[in-house]
Amino acid sequence: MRDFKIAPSILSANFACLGQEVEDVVASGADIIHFDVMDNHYVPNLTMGPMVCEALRKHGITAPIDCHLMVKPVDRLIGDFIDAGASYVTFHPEASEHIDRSLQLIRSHGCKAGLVFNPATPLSHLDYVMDKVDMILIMSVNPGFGGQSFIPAALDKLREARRRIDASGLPIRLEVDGGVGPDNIAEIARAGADTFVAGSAIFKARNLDDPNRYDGVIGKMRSALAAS
Ligand SMILES: O=C(CO)[C@H](O)[C@H](O)COP(=O)(O)O
Ligand SMILES: [Fe+2]
Repeated sequence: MRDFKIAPSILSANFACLGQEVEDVVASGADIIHFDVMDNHYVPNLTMGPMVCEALRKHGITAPIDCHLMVKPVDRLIGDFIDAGASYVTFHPEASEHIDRSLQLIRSHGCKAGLVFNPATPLSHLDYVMDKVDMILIMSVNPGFGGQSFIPAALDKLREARRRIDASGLPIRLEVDGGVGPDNIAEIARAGADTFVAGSAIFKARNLDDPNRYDGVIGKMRSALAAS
């Protein structure tokens, strides 16, 4: 069995009490916090900047924070997110003039680097930078909003990304983002993913007996993964 990681996307959390929400989801078994940054330019939505990431660190959150940057141009903000406590910084190839340089910039700060592929973005962007990525993120929705439906073509793309990772022999994580939940996570794992972002599926499913816990839904995801 792969080393599966569950990464709740706080895009669907209650922003009025974000620190508590992140504490609750970590206490409920989340491995990584997925932090969606949208700029109303690269994607038609506006979310949060580095000060929110820094606030979570100051609040005492020690879990890895995976900053998914949907911003263009991306380079100017990379250092700000790393200074704010990001563990991973991922960006879209379309948002960088020089993909190799942006990846090196992230790693030069001691942070893990990743490339994100929209549903219609080819994996060929990986061709000459495989040794510079720690994470490949396959979008299974078009970026910009939570709560969308999983696009099935992402499964073939995951299989191709897994083939590339295995052929490289490098310890690269394969993350999937968009429309993931307990009902489809096993099939997605069988396609090769090892890191699962889930926003609405987790934050809309508080435990019935305790509104501060999400163990129920995270447990269902883990059971489905164990059986996959
Ligand atoms: O990057 C994203 C959207 O651009 C989000 O991470 C993603 O949509 C997660 O939300 P959900 O699980 O509700 O689909
Ligand atoms: Fe995301």
